[in-house]
Amino acid sequence: MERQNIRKLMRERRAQLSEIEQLEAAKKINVNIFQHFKNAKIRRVGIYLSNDSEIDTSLIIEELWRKNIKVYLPVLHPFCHGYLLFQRYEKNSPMTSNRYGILEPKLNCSQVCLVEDLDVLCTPLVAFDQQGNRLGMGGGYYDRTLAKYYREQRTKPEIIGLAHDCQHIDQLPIESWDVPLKTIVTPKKCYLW
Ligand SMILES: Nc1nc2c(c(=O)[nH]1)N(C=O)[C@@H](CNc1ccc(C(=O)N[C@@H](CCC(=O)O)C(=O)O)cc1)CN2
Ligand SMILES: Nc1ncnc2c1ncn2[C@@H]1O[C@H](COP(=O)(O)OP(=O)(O)OP(=O)(O)O)[C@@H](O)[C@H]1O
Repeated sequence: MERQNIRKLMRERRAQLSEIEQLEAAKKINVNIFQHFKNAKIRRVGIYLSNDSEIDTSLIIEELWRKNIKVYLPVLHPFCHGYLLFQRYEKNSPMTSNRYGILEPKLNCSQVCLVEDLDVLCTPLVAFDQQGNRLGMGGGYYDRTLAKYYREQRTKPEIIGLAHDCQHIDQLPIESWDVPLKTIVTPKKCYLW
């Protein structure tokens, strides 16, 4: 199947989850992600605000704030088209809607964190496969932004895909620019490669 068809199918699949299923999934992934962090010293986490029936990250964000871990959200880069910046997100951060209708912090350069200074970066995804390959919304934003870190085989940040279990498929057709994930956390499981 073509990537575009898989994207459509998997977006439809997660869109069919009921409100109750979404809530249960959010509670379970929250437990699994903090179980995965266990005693690791984590100071800064990049994550995203859920959109398009993605697994709800709000419980995770609340818990990070409660633990005094700094939270960063993706902001579409104003000049480098197709790239993301990660900006601090606090309860009272001024927000704006981006071109996809997703809320992001209003750009403030003093609050931007370099990707290599994040301890963990949780990425959204539309589908993942048995090998940890990831398919996103099709903008190439994460692949572009993370290409350099992948090429240099950096260990920081730890990149963790967050997904519903129904986003798992056997095999994705991969492209040269795809950045495979070493960790994917779902409500049921923590996949490690
Ligand atoms: N919650 C969340 N935030 C995110 C992302 C994401 O996937 N999820 N992104 C991850 O990169 C970036 C934004 N990228 C996006 C790229 C495309 C569309 C989108 O909705 N595109 C088309 C449909 C795509 C298709 O079917 O081919 C649309 O406008 O309907 C949304 C976000 C940054 N923030
Ligand atoms: N490292 C890169 N350098 C240049 N172009 C890239 C890079 N990564 C991806 N792209 C381009 O981005 C477009 C979308 O890629 P792809 O379909 O893999 O996105 P995606 O993984 O679904 O999205 P995302 O990473 O935002 O979640 C492709 O046309 C591809 O050429």
